[in-house]
Amino acid sequence: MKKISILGSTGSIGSQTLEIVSEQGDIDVVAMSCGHNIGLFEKQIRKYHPSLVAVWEEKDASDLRTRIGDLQTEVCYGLDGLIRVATADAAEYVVTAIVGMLGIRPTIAAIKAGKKIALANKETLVTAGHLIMPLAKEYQVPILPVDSEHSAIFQSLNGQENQKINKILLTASGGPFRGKTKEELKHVTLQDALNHPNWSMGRKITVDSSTLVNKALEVMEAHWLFSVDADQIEVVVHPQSVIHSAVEYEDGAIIAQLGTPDMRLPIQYALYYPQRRPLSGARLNLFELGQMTFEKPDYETFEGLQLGLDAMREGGNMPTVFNAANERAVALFLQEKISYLTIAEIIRASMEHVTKIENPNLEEILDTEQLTYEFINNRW
Ligand SMILES: NC(=O)C1=CN([C@@H]2O[C@H](COP(=O)(O)OP(=O)(O)OC[C@H]3O[C@@H](n4cnc5c(N)ncnc54)[C@H](OP(=O)(O)O)[C@@H]3O)[C@@H](O)[C@H]2O)C=CC1
Ligand SMILES: CC(=O)[C@@H](O)[C@H](O)COP(=O)(O)O
Ligand SMILES: [Mn+2]
Repeated sequence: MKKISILGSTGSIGSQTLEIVSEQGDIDVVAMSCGHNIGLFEKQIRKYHPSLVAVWEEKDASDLRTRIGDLQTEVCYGLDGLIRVATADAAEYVVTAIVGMLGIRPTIAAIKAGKKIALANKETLVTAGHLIMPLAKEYQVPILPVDSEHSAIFQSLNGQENQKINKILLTASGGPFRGKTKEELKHVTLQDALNHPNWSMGRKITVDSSTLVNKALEVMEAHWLFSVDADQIEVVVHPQSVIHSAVEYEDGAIIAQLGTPDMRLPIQYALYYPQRRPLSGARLNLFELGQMTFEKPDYETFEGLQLGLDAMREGGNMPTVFNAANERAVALFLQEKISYLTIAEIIRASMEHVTKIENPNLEEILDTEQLTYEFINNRW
């Protein structure tokens, strides 16, 4: 049996990881965590029998203990709880399906405990990639990409590190507002932004896809995962989301991974790599698809993409400022407290405000996050 822990089992990636567990039948979930959705969490605990679980708040932990008093499962909470789940003794893999920078410390703890990381939580690499990647090397644990584009790149590289490549072609759907002008984006609603054309995902990443901030985060994620510079990563808008990304080799050959928009494949690939396993579900039918199209991104209208690339080029703690500002701005947008275009405005203002730190350590990254939040809280 393969033994795994899941950080964020109640979310989109977490739930699909559990679908893989059910379908494959040879994975044991030894520990898992959620935030606040303890109704769904209880059902998952009863079905998958982890021996350790964590929730975010103490009151939810005590509620959950009452709900599952008939089981042997230990319930813990808070950051310590997340770290306990991430380092659970029996686990060989940790699926980081939690959203946001909150994933940094549990991921670091998991690496130090020698766990293989199936990484969905891109915010951790964006903000702390310079700490995470060397740490993973030191502890000899693989960071296996779950993000669909990065899994596609990983598959196109055939798992071999240090292959000489010309560039990565990172595909983007373009989101629900592809082709719109800035003027037209002034009055789009939360429901409009949550209406992704191809993928069904958590709310935060769905908004990120609509602003193309997701693509900026993914460029940074690819930089850390595959040791490529910014100018070797080309964002290609591909509205059908069929080519999940590609690699151009030195001889001009382009190798890509294609498929239906189904995150279960990259999750399964990460957990079984280098093995491929059967997987249920719809197959890509090229005749039904008919055609694939490609466009350049509109960096002016989707300012978040340009700001992310600027933050990456600036380096230091700027990706953290970019990411933290986006996390807070998207949270405000999800609460319908700010308008859509204010997301990019908040990111830009934060990047102008927060002082740059070269090569930040973990404490400085977390301080930068707090400073960014304080700046935003005082102004919006
Ligand atoms: N969804 C997708 O298809 C893809 C997602 N990703 C990345 O994967 C990560 C997860 O995304 P997704 O599954 O969509 O997100 P969801 O919002 O669907 O799920 C997030 C998970 O994190 C948990 N969580 C949130 N806040 C806390 C907290 N304070 N303490 C503990 N747990 C918490 C949630 O718990 P609860 O709901 O119980 O509060 C939930 O289990 C993100 O980094 C995203 O960018 C990458 C590629 C594709
Ligand atoms: C499924 C997945 O990996 C998402 O990150 C997806 O890429 C979002 O699509 P776009 O950001 O390309 O709209
Ligand atoms: Mn992606």
